[in-house]
Amino acid sequence: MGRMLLARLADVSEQVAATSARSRKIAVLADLFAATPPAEVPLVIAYLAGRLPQGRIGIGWSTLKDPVAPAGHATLTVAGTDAALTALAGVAGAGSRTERRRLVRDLMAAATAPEQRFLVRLLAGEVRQGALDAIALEGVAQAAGAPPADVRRAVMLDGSLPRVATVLLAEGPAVLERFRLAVGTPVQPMLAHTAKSVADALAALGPCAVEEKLDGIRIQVHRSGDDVRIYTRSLDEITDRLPEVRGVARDVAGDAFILDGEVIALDGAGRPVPFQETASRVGSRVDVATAAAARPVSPVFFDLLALDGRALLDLPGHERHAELARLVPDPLRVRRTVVTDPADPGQRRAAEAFFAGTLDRGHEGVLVKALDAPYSAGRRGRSWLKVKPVHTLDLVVLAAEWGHGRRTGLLSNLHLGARAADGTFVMLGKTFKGLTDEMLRWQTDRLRELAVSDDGSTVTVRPELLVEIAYDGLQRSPRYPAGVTLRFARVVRHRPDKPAAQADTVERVVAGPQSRVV
Ligand SMILES: Nc1ncnc2c1ncn2[C@@H]1O[C@H](COP(=O)(O)OP(=O)(O)OP(=O)(O)O)[C@@H](O)[C@H]1O
Repeated sequence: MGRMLLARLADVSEQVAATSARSRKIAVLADLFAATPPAEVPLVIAYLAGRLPQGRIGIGWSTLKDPVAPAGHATLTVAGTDAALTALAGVAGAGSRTERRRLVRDLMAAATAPEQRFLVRLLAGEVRQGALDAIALEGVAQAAGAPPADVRRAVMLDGSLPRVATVLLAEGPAVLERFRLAVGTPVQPMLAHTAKSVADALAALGPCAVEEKLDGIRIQVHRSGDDVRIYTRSLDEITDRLPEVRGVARDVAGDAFILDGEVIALDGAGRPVPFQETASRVGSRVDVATAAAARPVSPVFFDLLALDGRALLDLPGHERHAELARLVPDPLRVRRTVVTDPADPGQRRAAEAFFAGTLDRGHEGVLVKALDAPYSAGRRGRSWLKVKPVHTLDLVVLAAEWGHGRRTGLLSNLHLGARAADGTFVMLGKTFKGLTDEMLRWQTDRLRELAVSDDGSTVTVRPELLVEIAYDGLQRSPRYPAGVTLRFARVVRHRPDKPAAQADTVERVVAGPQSRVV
């Protein structure tokens, strides 16, 4: 198996985008993976989904737009492209702009016309195959002759499709046996759907638990003997940033376990502080001791995924919770109430009262969880439903306008996009409301890092930063591509912890709880 040519990948990327038939996409990808040297599989998966392993490489749109005569023959390999991008990312210091321009030109000159198109889209952040990873998984399964469900399970236990795909394609389906739940290997967390009300959630789920929805950061805490490791929802390790959580995990009277929960900063009265403060505490790597003293955080656990060498994922929720309750003492466990019979008016009232009480205590809503449901790692399961009084959307910042007056020098008015089926983003409106001075400063720094162009009034960015938006409904507007825009959109907070691929979709906005167009 020779090295994979970039031309092949560019062609497949176009074919996948061009067809809406899922089975066709999978077949095209299966052919590609069957021809990919296993070591290059992670790169191929990343490029197809529009991710650069180097992260940001700091080249602007103007550099990418430089016309360079394309090569006549396809010789550029995927591995060669990666090496060129690594070199680009490493350029620093005086003259780096010129040097970067030169390297981009060299790369473009080695590329054929279709490869150039692909590279420009990849580097500008325009390759956005939102659902690509799910389809890539099926493509890999087909190429390896393995049942997709087995591959999915391995990925959810290992946390990494590229890693599973590499060994699967190299060694064959028998290797899937090797992926077992392991302390120290993070699992993709289970996510929730939305319900309009507690009553709807009870009706949909039957016997269930109603839990506080804490407005913090999702964490997964692994312990094996004295070794404690903490991971985010995107499976990044953040053990060193949360010494107090490590301490709590060490004190738990158990030896080997994986806990799922939320970390949150509470004030003296036990009420949550604004989300931004928890997020910046969890996000800060420098001088952790000072940050921890100034803004201590506490973990609150709501699930137990493994205990003493047993995987608990397939147990019904109430059994996992019973194990959790034995392992973790009360204040470290999420508050909840159980509804065994949703037809019983008394229990329904108790659930509503719990929801109201949770909001009174300053939390953002509740999660309603079916008692009999297993833990569907990595999925937005139908058995967890979240209910919040204010409906919000998670949208992607596509661009931002420089502010005026008090906001001069700050990026203010945000252009907001929802996810479309083809992985691109559709602009739904703009807002500069709800932003505090601190949020303005923070977003200006972050958006500058993501900038691809600046015409002096508007900065276009790579579509990577999510913002949570509250709004009062939809309004017809021929100026926006979906024909509607958001009424009174305002920023609730930034969501740097949530990947852009999980932004709300246009369909959901248009069909959602506030879809009535006025
Ligand atoms: N009791 C709880 N059970 C499960 N998740 C909880 C709980 N309390 C807070 N959460 C948080 O809520 C999230 C579940 O909502 P969802 O899966 O929709 O993710 P999300 O998009 O981050 O939600 P949102 O944007 O509403 O915060 C979890 O990822 C977790 O961080």
